[in-house]
Amino acid sequence: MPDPISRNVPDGSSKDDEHERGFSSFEYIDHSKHDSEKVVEVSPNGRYAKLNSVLGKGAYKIVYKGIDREEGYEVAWNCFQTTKQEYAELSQEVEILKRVRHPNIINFHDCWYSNTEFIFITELMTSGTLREYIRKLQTPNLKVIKRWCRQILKGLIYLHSYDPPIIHRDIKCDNIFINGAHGEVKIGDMGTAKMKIGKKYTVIGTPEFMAPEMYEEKGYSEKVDIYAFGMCLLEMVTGDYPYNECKNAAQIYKKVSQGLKPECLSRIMDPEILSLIQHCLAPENERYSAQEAIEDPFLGVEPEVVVLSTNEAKNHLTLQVVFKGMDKLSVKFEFIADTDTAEEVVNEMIEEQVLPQKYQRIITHDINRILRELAGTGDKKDTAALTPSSPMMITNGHGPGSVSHLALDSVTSPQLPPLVRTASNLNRHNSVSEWSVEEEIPFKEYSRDAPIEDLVNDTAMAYHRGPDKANEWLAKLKNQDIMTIGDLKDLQDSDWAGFDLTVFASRALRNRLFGKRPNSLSRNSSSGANTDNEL
Ligand SMILES: Nc1ncnc2c1ncn2[C@@H]1O[C@H](COP(=O)(O)OP(=O)(O)OP(=O)(O)O)[C@@H](O)[C@H]1O
Repeated sequence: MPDPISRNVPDGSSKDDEHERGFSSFEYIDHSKHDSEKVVEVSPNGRYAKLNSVLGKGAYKIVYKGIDREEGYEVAWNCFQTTKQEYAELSQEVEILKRVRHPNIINFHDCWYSNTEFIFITELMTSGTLREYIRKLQTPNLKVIKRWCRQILKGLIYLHSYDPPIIHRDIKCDNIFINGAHGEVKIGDMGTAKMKIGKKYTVIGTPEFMAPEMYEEKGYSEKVDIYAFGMCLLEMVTGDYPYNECKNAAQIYKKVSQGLKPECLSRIMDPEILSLIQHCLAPENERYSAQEAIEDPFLGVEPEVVVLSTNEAKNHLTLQVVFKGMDKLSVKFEFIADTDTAEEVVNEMIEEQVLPQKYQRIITHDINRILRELAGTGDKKDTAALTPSSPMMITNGHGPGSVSHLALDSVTSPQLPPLVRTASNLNRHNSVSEWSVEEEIPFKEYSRDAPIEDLVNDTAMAYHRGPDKANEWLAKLKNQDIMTIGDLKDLQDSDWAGFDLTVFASRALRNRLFGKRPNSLSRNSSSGANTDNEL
């Protein structure tokens, strides 16, 4: 792809041009003109057709609307003036770009050279760039910003996971595109991305978003994208272009090389946002990776409790704690309103490390709110949506834009296994129980004289419990003089209740002891004592 070498070198050229270009270059499609749209060119292989509609113009390229005649959908037809020689030099990179496929990266479909132009076909984005959106929304709320950030970072995690990593090198809000209908965000303008083969010395990018090491001829890594992402976040939350106070690229270069951050950074009062930006703008060796950035507390996912179903009497609920935006973690559990309490259920899930402690308050609060609503004492507008036995969603009540200090850092919390779990609790009256873990666990036969350590450690490991948890279970069993597998096998069901183990631990151990797989052994009874040995 074209390599805009020196287009933004800190040579003292006016920065205003850059800004103006960003604001004025976008030309919205006038939909009243759709009838007059017509094909003006066809790709050499006949698959793509260029229409006479301009989607936008940048300093380097003109982007037209196009049509993929094979699939029948619209595409972006990008025209870039360059020499055939330059085009030939890009062939390797183009092959890589064709293989890049990620929901948060604009798809690159095809390219060819024609009449002094490098033409490439990409996915079409319908709602312009993030920068235009920021101006339109006049500082978007934090919920929206978090969603955008997570998507950008997911794209960067993907690019940086290549070996060698793909470095975008020109991440900025102008190069991040939006599909308004679904709030989808995708990284575009991959034209400057290159594989990091050895060290790179080319000065490319946009001065305001360029990490200090990009100005130095010492080579740089994929971390430059994180620096640029930090600047994007700064722009999202302040609405200001970073280093707005500078008149030209040379001034920016001077500030960056002196380690001076953009003035607008001082306007950020929220310590979480500030901390994330600072981790992104830190010197290269201390700077976050894309993965670390997405795990930052500011981007943590807010939990929601969802009612999956209720019985007619609305006293037997199937609830699920979902971590919105994160596919990896969700906790499903049964709740018997007559006997369970939100506090006990949540406490047990925390004790069993199914949920981290820090969500105790928010999830307890959510369950209680659902119970109130079902009992008809809650907020009317939410209760109206409740219909027995049908899936329904009750949100956590943090309105749009609210800054939640209870935000999750979810899947990567060391407390949490990276699994989808389903679980339910047993209240203190043992009226309902059903824990299950969706996982294949290798079973083995334990001899009667084997020490209980074998079983306990295996069980803890199978359920992703740490050694602390295993030791806790061991201590409780040994307190009752249970030393061998034989001792355990001789126990009556009622004996297990005296061990002070949680229902989860008790069931997990017994399932393993008797070689039963949790998936095939869920107990759905909503009443009766805890007399079986299933999980
Ligand atoms: N995939 C796309 N879908 C819809 N519109 C697009 C797409 N790609 C580019 N555009 C429009 O075309 C304009 C010009 O594209 P772009 O900014 O990438 O050009 P450029 O010359 O590479 O500029 P720069 O490198 O400074 O970002 C964009 O501002 C946007 O409005």
